[in-house]
Amino acid sequence: MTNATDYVNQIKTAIKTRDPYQTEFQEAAFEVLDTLVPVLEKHPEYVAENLIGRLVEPERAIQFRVPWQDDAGNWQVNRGFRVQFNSAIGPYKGGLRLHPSVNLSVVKFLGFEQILKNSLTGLPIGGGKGGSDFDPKGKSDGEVMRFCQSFMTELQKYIGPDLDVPAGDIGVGAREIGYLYGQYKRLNGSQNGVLTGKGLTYGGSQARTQATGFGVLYYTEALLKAQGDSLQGKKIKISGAGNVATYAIEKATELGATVITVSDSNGYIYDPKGIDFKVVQQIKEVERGRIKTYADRVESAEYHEGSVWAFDTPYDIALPCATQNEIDAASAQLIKRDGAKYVIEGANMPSQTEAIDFYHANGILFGPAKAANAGGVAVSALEMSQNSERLAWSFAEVDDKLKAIMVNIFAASQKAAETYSLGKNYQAGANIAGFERVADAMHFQGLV
Ligand SMILES: NC(=O)C1=CN([C@@H]2O[C@H](COP(=O)(O)OP(=O)(O)OC[C@H]3O[C@@H](n4cnc5c(N)ncnc54)[C@H](O)[C@@H]3O)[C@@H](O)[C@H]2O)C=CC1
Ligand SMILES: O=C(O)CCC(=O)C(=O)O
Repeated sequence: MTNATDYVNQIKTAIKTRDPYQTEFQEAAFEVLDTLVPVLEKHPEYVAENLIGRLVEPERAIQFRVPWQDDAGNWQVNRGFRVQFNSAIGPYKGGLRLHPSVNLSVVKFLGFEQILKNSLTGLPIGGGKGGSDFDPKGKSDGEVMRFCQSFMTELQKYIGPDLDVPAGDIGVGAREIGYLYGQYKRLNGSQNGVLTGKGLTYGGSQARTQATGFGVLYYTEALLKAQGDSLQGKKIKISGAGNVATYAIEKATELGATVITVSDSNGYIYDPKGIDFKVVQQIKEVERGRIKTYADRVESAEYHEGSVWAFDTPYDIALPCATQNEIDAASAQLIKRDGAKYVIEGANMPSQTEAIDFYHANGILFGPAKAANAGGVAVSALEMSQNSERLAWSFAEVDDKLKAIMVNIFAASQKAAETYSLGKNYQAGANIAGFERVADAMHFQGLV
């Protein structure tokens, strides 16, 4: 029989041969596959059943045309995607991204990550992701609404409360979810379990808005505690200024740390007194403006063009919360230069493979995205439960459950790392703990 290492190498070659241009998907898949070798050695039946070959192939990938009319009367067309990656442990679950960089490779990388992330939550949700290359930046509310209505007119054929439940991601917040749900309801009647991240007046859950950012800090707190350390008095650099970044700042500050930066794709704010999440919220959620304007409102703050990681100042914890591949090997060296001891990922795959290798080689403890940012999808699953029950839980009830889930995710990753003698490699630990549940379900469901 093929040994586990040869088997994984064969799968990697097959992925490269089949989809040579899907670089983001390759990066996400290879990062996971390399860490699964010891599990495959323990479970030769997974090799015999070609379980990994099936895992890396989406159950379904849908691509569709999204025609819409702009304010000037021009007829526009974008590309829509939904990748229904794996339903072994529950309905497909994962967000929708609206950003010009969205293509099949990006949606597949995000969908693949979602399989193991969702498994780590311990809740019955499979992996999926979707989106479009539509750019909401600079568009009017009317244009965004017409786009969302057209997108949902096609997507509604493929989703349902027990089949596939999309939510938000980059470029998709409360406004877009509202328009998407309105159109779904118009076509199918009221079934509010079909989307999560909804407004509180029509089936949304308390704390979903805050969940990803709060969850990142609950995970960070657990990881630090395991080192005999705490967030009290720590200095944190955050990249991004969107949903995840905003509520990570709120919780970090509440837990006694000082967040000294936020950024967008143009530049970053440095505020040695600590970033005020309410100002970020006002600029990004209400005004949909650039982070630059933070410096006009807060006296202690400075704005600089360029990358937040290049900025030379000592700090303890890096929380990348913007987008994929923002930290390359050179940026990882700058993180070390500034003395940071922890990198915990709020965004999906912000660290390139070489950066992760650098963290491990230089004693920087690393919390991977699929574990650290799982709080958003976890509360989405709690929203699905509330919708099924036709009940609405309090903020404190949801927040308590979120915290327990994040602490469990860290504990499961730590335990898997220990079981396979991987020390403090919480990246491998998360991959293994997430994989074990999905693999077991796939094994018992036969050749599907
Ligand atoms: N919203 C959620 O519940 C979850 C989001 N994530 C991930 O977190 C990350 C951020 O998502 P959200 O905050 O929801 O999106 P968002 O749309 O609210 O904000 C995205 C932020 O990233 C910044 N950004 C985008 N490209 C950038 C670049 N090249 N350089 C610097 N900044 C850049 C934007 O300016 C914005 O501040 C993404 O990777 C997303 O997949 C992960 C789990 C759940
Ligand atoms: O809440 C959800 O279903 C989506 C969350 C998401 O897209 C993510 O975890 O990256």
